[in-house]
Amino acid sequence: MNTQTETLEFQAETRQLLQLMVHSIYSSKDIFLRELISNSSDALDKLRLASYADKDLDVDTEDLHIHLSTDGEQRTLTVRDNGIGMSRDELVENLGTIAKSGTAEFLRKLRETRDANASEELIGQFGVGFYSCFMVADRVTVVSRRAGETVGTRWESTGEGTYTLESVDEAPQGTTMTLHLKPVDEENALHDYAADWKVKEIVRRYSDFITWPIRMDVVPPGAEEGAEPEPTTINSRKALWARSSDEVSEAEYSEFYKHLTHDWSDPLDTISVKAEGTFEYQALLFLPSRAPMDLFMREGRRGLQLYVKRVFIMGDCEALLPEYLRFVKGVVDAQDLSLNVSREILQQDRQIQLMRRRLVKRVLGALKTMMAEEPEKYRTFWKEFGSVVKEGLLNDAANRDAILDVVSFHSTNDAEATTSLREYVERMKDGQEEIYYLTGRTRSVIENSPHLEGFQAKGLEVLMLTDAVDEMWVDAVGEFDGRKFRSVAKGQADLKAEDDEESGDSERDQRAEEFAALLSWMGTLMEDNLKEVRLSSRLTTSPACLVGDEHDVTPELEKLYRAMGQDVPHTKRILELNPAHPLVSGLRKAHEERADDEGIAETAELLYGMALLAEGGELSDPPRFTRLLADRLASGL
Ligand SMILES: Nc1ncnc2c1ncn2[C@@H]1O[C@H](COP(=O)(O)OP(=O)(O)OP(=O)(O)O)[C@@H](O)[C@H]1O
Repeated sequence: MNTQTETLEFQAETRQLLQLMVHSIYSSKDIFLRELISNSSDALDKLRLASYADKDLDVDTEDLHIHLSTDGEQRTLTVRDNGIGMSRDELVENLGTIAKSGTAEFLRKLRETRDANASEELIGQFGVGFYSCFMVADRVTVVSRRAGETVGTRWESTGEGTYTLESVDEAPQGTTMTLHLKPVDEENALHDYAADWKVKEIVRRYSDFITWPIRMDVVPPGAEEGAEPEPTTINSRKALWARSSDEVSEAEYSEFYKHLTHDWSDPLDTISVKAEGTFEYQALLFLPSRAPMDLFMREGRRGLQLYVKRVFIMGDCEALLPEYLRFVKGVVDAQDLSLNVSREILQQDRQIQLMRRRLVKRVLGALKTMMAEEPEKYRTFWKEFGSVVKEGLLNDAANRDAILDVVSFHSTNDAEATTSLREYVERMKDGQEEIYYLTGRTRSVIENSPHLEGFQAKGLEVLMLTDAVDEMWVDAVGEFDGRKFRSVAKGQADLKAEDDEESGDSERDQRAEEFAALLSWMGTLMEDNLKEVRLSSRLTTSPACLVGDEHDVTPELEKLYRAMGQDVPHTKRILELNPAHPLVSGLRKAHEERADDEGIAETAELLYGMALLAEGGELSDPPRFTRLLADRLASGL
């Protein structure tokens, strides 16, 4: 057998991460133990599942547990489990590289961050797992033997660029991790992790609920002097979700959440569900306080953990919640499912469907309560996850009303605060029948959009929708509480109708007549891009704006469809002119007097380009626009 020691290099991303751990900028170092215990607990779960799946597998599942031991003289801490273990290749794969999605993005952000607190937050968000042990150890030795295999492997590293691998004949099943600890440095929160009491304290704080026994050798209380220490279980192993929520402290929930998610910050909200009767189950759900990096990645991790009668069945169980609640973390423990249930079966299982429906209701209910009772918390939630929840308006027709109850938007009503739809409706003016909105990339683009002018002048509130998904759901949903959603950039804005009397009408007719020639000439001039040029009642200060017909696809949505690879026809827009603006009235006059002047056509083109820019759109020929504009400015000097 090859007993030679091989030296391998860490993958570049791993090296960067290790650098951070070795020169740790992170202040809560204790959590390395939670990470190691979580990994061991997963390894025990995996072994049990593997032995269910393959009855002939030659593995020992008799006494699955985690064992911790310390050596004060050698200054070591050892974490051992008799779980699934890792083969040589798995060691290379798991402890030499980082396969997690979002790694590159994470490291880029980290490099750009100078502030230690912000780095800490980022690391927490990413969850560095095993590598966190290099915060407290200057050398780590891992001996592992994959269950069912005969030979084990020793992995060792100081965390500085390379690691070594060596075969070992006599390795127990599972994984033993030995941390050669750095000297104690209380000032930097580097505690004495070779002290039993410290280790016990950390286990109780962070890992008490782990369902597997975590043992340490302890001299039994009251034993004679010199008595041998005995393996003693130091965690209570109580499944948190099975306990009544008034028995469990917030800190306990929080630690459990961190164990589940590897998030280093507390959850925003905890939802405990107990269903009794014919189909019994318990669930413990968490709303994170921050969006994970993989929230919008196709391969991002999602789903809950599924247990059957306290036995872990699978992680990342996507069947339990719809896609638009993918940020919800937690555990579901069902009484009557088969232990052999597979992912495919789950998708169709009737009980799972019922459970899923109930969980969705509970989450949306919790959000509604949060919105009413803890507005600050709700704001945090909405900032992080609002755009994901709104996906539900497209995909979950059955819960559409419940979702509409918890959405909120920026609006012209307030420079900062967002509004719910209910609040908007309550503020609607007498005679206002529709809910006005405008979509755009950012609040400031929308705020400065010419489309808003007329509405603001009339004191009509407009919702500002800035998420890409908004373009889609408003059309699909259509109305709230019997009131239609109406884009202020679509259709005819009948703003004058409210208070302008008949005199207004005749004035309008007269204007229409005056401008008719200009409008039809401009329409022909720009017929490739425009389907109509007309006078506007929505403008007060800008000369022009672009709008669409009521059912037209907006340019943003058109772009979005194209990005998704769909072939959509180009929708022509409508150019609306403000007859009261000197540029527009001047153009009319100039056109009347010298219709053939090329300069007039260029001014009309500039007017169109300005309207396009004002709504945050893109010019089709920016150099030409700039040249025309520069000529025009120069001639005015
Ligand atoms: N005690 C162990 N027994 C078996 N495999 C382990 C053990 N510890 C770690 N591993 C393997 O190494 C992998 C990497 O572990 P690491 O803690 O770095 O990240 P992770 O646990 O996958 O990610 P996260 O911490 O975000 O869940 C694990 O996914 C697992 O496959």
